[in-house]
Amino acid sequence: MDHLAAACGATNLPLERSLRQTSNRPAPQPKRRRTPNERLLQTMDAKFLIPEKRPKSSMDGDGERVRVTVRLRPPTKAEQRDDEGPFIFLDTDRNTVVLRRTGSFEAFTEFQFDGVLPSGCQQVDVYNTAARPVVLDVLQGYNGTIMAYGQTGAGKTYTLSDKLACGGMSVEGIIPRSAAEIFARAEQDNDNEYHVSMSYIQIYMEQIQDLLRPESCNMQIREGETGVYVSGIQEVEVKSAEDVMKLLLLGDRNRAFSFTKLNAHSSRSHAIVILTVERKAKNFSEPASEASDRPHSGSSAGFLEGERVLVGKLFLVDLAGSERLKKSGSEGIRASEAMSVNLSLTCLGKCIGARADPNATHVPFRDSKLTRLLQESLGGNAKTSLIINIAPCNDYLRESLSSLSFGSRAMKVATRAIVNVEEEFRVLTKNLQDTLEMQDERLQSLEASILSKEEQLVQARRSLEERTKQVEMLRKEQNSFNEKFMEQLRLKDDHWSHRLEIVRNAAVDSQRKRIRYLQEELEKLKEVDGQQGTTIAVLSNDLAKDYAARVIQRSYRRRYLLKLQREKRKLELVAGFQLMANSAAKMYSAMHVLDDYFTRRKPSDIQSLSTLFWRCVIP
Ligand SMILES: Nc1ncnc2c1ncn2[C@@H]1O[C@H](COP(=O)(O)OP(=O)(O)OP(=O)(O)O)[C@@H](O)[C@H]1O
Repeated sequence: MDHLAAACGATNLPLERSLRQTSNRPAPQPKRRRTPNERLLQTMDAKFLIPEKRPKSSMDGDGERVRVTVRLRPPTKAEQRDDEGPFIFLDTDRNTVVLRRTGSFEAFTEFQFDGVLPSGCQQVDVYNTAARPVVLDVLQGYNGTIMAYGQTGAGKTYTLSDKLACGGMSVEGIIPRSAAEIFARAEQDNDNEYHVSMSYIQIYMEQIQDLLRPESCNMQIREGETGVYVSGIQEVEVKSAEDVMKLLLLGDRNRAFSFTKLNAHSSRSHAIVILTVERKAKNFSEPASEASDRPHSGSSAGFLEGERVLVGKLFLVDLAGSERLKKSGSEGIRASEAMSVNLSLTCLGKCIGARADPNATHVPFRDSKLTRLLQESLGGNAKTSLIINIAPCNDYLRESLSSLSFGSRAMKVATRAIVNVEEEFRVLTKNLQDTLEMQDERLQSLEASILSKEEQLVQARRSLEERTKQVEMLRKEQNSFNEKFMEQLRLKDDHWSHRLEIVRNAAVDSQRKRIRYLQEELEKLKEVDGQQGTTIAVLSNDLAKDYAARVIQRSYRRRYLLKLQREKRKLELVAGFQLMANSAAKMYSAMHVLDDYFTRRKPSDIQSLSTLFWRCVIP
């Protein structure tokens, strides 16, 4: 780490002391309270204090190129168990990385970079080495890009935007530190006034989405006088590093992250934070000759026309990591995301390759949204710092080798950054143009929606007309049906009245017939009645006769009965006399028997004697 300490040594001077040195004022300045941004700077790291002058970097002057720093991530617990020994060796003095590859034979590959940061390095070291020079250039009106590249899980997001709670603020990675530096410098610059704005976008599955206004997705890239830009991008004015952090957190909530086997919180999109720093002199005084030569055309927003403004844009790019589907185990939408990321990274590699090759005639910037958007950062009007993040374990050796080769190629990419000086009216015009463009886009979308509404209205009207026609037709049909129905009814009515007449006549006829028949029957009955009267009279006469005869018969019978009863009694008396005579005869014979018995005295006849006796006694 000695080289780092040396590199940062020049930056260790306290801010106020360095300011005092530049101001050449004999008397010490009265003590003043530190601003929140300064306090923030101090809480971050003592090394992080602003030097009087930025040390000259390899990016200064002619022959500028992309500056590449390698950062090795510390091993995770699982990686620490890797007992095959180290595979990546960092020589911080020579800024080299050596990769040991094992296989059928052992091979070593050496790469040299602008900076090499071992796993034990601090965030501040990374900032000072890879980011700070670019941030300082942005404050001077240059465009700057700080880009983290590497396989998934190598530590890109950690390097750029890792946040650490610190007195209610989050500061750690390059983004918070850059913001803090910009605002601290702006506050201490008494000669200039600054205007800083922030945008935050992501490229997800080849679609640009505004992370500060997530409803704006699939935004278009346009090309203007100052280079490529995203049309309709939300630019939020920021007044402190805290504002930047708030927006960063807000955007992160809308950014696509997900769990993969290789990283529990893996970025599925490329994210770009854009900090635009506008700087202009506070006491601008136009040379008298120029002012008198030029006709006064009025001032806009309180500034004189022609006032110069330095506009520096800082692009902080957190690339999504390349990922092997076999290793990450991504499936479905995760696999599509990974493929989209890999494709755009391949395109980035091709653009870097083409830029690095002096004989290349074509750079395929337009093959992906990422390269199109970073066109200026890849060898155009920008100071670019590339951070190659690598993981320490053997498993990722192939990916690390690929990342290091990418970084090595990127070092050959020349850049040609110029200070972006805009005149105030041009800045205003540009702002107005931006606003106009935004308004245009809104107008277009409104027009589109009005058009679609109008189309809907026309369609609704058409369908209304059709309905009205249908209703009219239905009404006509109904009328004709009603008429037909009435006609039918009338016809039916006639038919039924006719039928009714027939039926009624038939009924009357049959009634008449029946009455006639009944009358005839009545006549007959009367006749019969007369005949029966006669018959009854005859019969009653006969009956009377019969009755008299019967009465006579009855008295005759009674007398006859009496006679018969007398006869019967007589007969009964005769029978009684006969019975008595029989008994007497039997008695007589019994007496003979008895006499015989007594005469002959035959005891054997006793039995027959008693029987005989009783026959005589009881007839
Ligand atoms: N230098 C470091 N020190 C400590 N932890 C680190 C460091 N770099 C990365 N990590 C940790 O490693 C894990 C992966 O890091 P990070 O999410 O930054 O990877 P990444 O390259 O952005 O991955 P992806 O491309 O999938 O988004 C995180 O848990 C992070 O905190």
